[in-house]
Amino acid sequence: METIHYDVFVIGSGIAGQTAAKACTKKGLKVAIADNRIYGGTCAIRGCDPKKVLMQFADLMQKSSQLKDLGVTEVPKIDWKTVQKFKTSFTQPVPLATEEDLSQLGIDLYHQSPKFISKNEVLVEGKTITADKFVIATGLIPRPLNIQGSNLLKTSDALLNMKNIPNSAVFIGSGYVGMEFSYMLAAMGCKVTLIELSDQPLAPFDTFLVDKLVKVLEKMGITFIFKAKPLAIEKLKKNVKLTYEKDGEEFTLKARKIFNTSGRVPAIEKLNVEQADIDADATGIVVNDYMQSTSHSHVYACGDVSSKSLPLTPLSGLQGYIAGHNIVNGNTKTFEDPLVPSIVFTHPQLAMVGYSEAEAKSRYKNIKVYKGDASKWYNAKKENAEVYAYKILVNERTNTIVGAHLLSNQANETINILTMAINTQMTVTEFKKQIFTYPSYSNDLKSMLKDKD
Ligand SMILES: Cc1cc2nc3c(=O)[nH]c(=O)nc-3n(C[C@H](O)[C@H](O)[C@H](O)COP(=O)(O)OP(=O)(O)OC[C@H]3O[C@@H](n4cnc5c(N)ncnc54)[C@H](O)[C@@H]3O)c2cc1C
Ligand SMILES: NC(=O)c1ccc[n+]([C@@H]2O[C@H](COP(=O)([O-])OP(=O)(O)OC[C@H]3O[C@@H](n4cnc5c(N)ncnc54)[C@H](O)[C@@H]3O)[C@@H](O)[C@H]2O)c1
Repeated sequence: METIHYDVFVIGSGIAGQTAAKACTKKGLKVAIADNRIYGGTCAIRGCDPKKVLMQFADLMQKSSQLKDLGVTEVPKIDWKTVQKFKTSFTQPVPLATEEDLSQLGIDLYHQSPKFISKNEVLVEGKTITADKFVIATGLIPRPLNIQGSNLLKTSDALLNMKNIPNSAVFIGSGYVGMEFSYMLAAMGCKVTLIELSDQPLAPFDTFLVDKLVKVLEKMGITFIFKAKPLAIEKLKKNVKLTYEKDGEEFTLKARKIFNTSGRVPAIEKLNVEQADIDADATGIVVNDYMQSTSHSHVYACGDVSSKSLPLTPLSGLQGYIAGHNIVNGNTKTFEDPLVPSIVFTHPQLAMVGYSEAEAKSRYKNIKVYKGDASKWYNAKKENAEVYAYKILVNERTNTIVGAHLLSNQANETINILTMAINTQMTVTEFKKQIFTYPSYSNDLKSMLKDKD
């Protein structure tokens, strides 16, 4: 069998793998990448980017419904086939463009899952590959639900490629993916039910705001069933049936489609990492701050599959850069848990950055909570939006923001302003001195930090 040697062998062509590979190639190392799906990774092909193309049509529907009878006489009709065509114009070019880009940089490309056969060797496409360094950047895959009929479940890949909006749908799991897509389908006229194991959706987010978001989504027609455990799926003639348990009793639900949105797990099963004694657990490939495997110094892991990641695109890119840099220069850069804003793209959007109220109160002696309902403020009223709310946490000793939580139509943008304020340790006094545009959601941030007389 042919044996090929590389300086660096990268597994996974998402943002993390590409970034690491490019950093190594730039310094003249001989690099290869293997991917067992089309090249380009989740964000560009099966995640953030196509999702936001589709989602804007749901937002348009939602905004039009809010302004119905205030000038909008009819909510627009959406031609989903054309929407899908538009979305495909973003995703279709990605694999070829990625392969061309990587090839031009001199990177060899493989199209199969490699398998470790020892700590320095993998098998791929019938070849034995040896490498000085390996980078594992395989991301996450949907959590398998081990229940009867689970083969009938659809994932976010199917949601992004739906040819038509189904009449009805059930989502199992109300995290980011479940909430965003149930909002999208409901806005497009689908009857949506969400089944969740725990007693609330979006566990990391502030309950004051999550409760308000749930109420808006319920008004849109979404049914939430909490503390419910899915048991089995069955195919009917046109529909699919879910049996679930709640409070010790069994119930059933029928819908055209049932989606598994119960979370995502590290994509490591196919790699045979145990054969190479690479430490891995439920959080992924276990790495130190250099993004280096805790079991072998010649193995690095980055992006969603690493044990250090919050699975978000900006962090995957950063970790890919750190892994590549450390391979080329020796371990000189560490991943230092940057402040990461996070957003749920519903309408209104839910965003957070920094500490939750409980975390802030446990870390600092005096936390001032600026919390309120802003639905009577001009920005919400002009859009006839029912909900607009916030919670901002300030360390009284330093007068700096340590956590911010927003529920608003512009939260994806305004949370970045608060991220900068936290990162630069800007005092609340300094923050309120800034002049922002008017009227704008950014300007409202200053009003949120107003002390009650
Ligand atoms: C529906 C959805 C929406 C999302 N929306 C957002 C968002 O709005 N904002 C945000 O910041 N993040 C979002 N994310 C998360 C974001 O997509 C990921 O954090 C990011 O893409 C991770 O990049 P990565 O390079 O670590 O992994 P990936 O992009 O997943 O790349 C991993 C690559 O490895 C390959 N691979 C897997 N197993 C093997 C194997 N055995 N052999 C070879 N190759 C393999 C895969 O095919 C893939 O190409 C979303 C995710 C999903 C699923
Ligand atoms: N806007 C964004 O930035 C964005 C969007 C999508 C995904 N992502 C990333 O992808 C990651 C994965 O998102 P996700 O939504 O797949 O997972 P998640 O972990 O956010 O949510 C999964 C939900 O499913 C529930 N659940 C688990 N098992 C269940 C079961 N058997 N029955 C019913 N409910 C069950 C969990 O309690 C949880 O609420 C996120 O952590 C996020 O980092 C980000």
